[in-house]
Amino acid sequence: MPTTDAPSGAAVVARGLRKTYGGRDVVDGLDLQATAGAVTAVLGPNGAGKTTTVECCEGLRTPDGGTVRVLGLDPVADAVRLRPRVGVMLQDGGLPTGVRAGEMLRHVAAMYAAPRDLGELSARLGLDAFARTTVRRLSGGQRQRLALAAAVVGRPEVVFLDEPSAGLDPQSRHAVWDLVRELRAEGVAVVLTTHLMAEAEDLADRVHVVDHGRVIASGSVPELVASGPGTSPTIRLDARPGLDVDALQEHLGALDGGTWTVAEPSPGEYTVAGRTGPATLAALTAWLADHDVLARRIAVGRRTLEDVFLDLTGRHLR
Ligand SMILES: Nc1ncnc2c1ncn2[C@@H]1O[C@H](COP(=O)(O)OP(=O)(O)OP(=O)(O)O)[C@@H](O)[C@H]1O
Repeated sequence: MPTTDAPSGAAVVARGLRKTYGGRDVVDGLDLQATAGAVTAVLGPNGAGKTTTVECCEGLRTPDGGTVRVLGLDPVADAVRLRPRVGVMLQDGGLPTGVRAGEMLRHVAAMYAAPRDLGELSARLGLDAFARTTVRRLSGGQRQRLALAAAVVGRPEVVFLDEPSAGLDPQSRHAVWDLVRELRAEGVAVVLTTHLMAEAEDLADRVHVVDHGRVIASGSVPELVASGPGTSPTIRLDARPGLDVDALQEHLGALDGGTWTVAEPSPGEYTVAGRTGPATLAALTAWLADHDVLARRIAVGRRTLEDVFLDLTGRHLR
């Protein structure tokens, strides 16, 4: 029986979660909720505390404070009861390395009362081609797909996927995304961490943005995109790398006295955010002409989840 007053449909609830390493709170009073029949994405910069949080929810780490309930149970104290109901895909795969891939999956499936059809699961994740290969000899992407299959083969009610498509080729990524959508349609609560904004935009019903061990924003993707200071369209500019972004920022500010943020998130790719209007493009192209810069592409578009993420967490490296 449930041992907590979790809201109905809330399959995972963390309240005030805290985890400390070496006197540092790497998870610092974090609140998170994931519901059945929905995909909940946890986004955050490197080291933000995502894996630590998810592993506390999986019962693999013991929190130093706060509470976690999964299907109404304590993931550490009630680990045995939760095991058949929860699927876990760890970031490093966490698979035994000495067995053949196919044998491993059959062995995992045999532990559950009503496992998925192994033939169907293997075919859709392309596992047949390497079923007779030992896990240690699999490529990174093959291991990822095997780890995903092992996480879902027992028809769990809750699935934790830590960066499920990291390092996968586009074909595999789409196969993983299709499976995640199917899990949601079956009523599974899917919690995934990811660095791929497209993955979160495509799949997530709800996003939690984590930084410094806390949730700093939550909502659906449309809610997050509509929030925050810069709701006007962002201009994306491709041109030669190393343009003087401060000078361009100042030039645009002189246009309307507004605040502009010009950044070069990757070499030669710029974003220009502010109160974008028709005159902005004219001012931008005039500045480019003055500096003898031929743009390869100028596009005006809505804010994306990546814009929101960078606004919230900053542009410095972690
Ligand atoms: N067992 C541990 N001992 C000491 N420090 C740890 C331990 N596990 C995690 N940390 C630290 O906790 C912080 C959060 O790590 P965590 O793996 O949760 O981050 P993350 O958000 O998943 O990062 P990434 O996106 O890089 O996977 C990091 O600074 C990490 O070094």
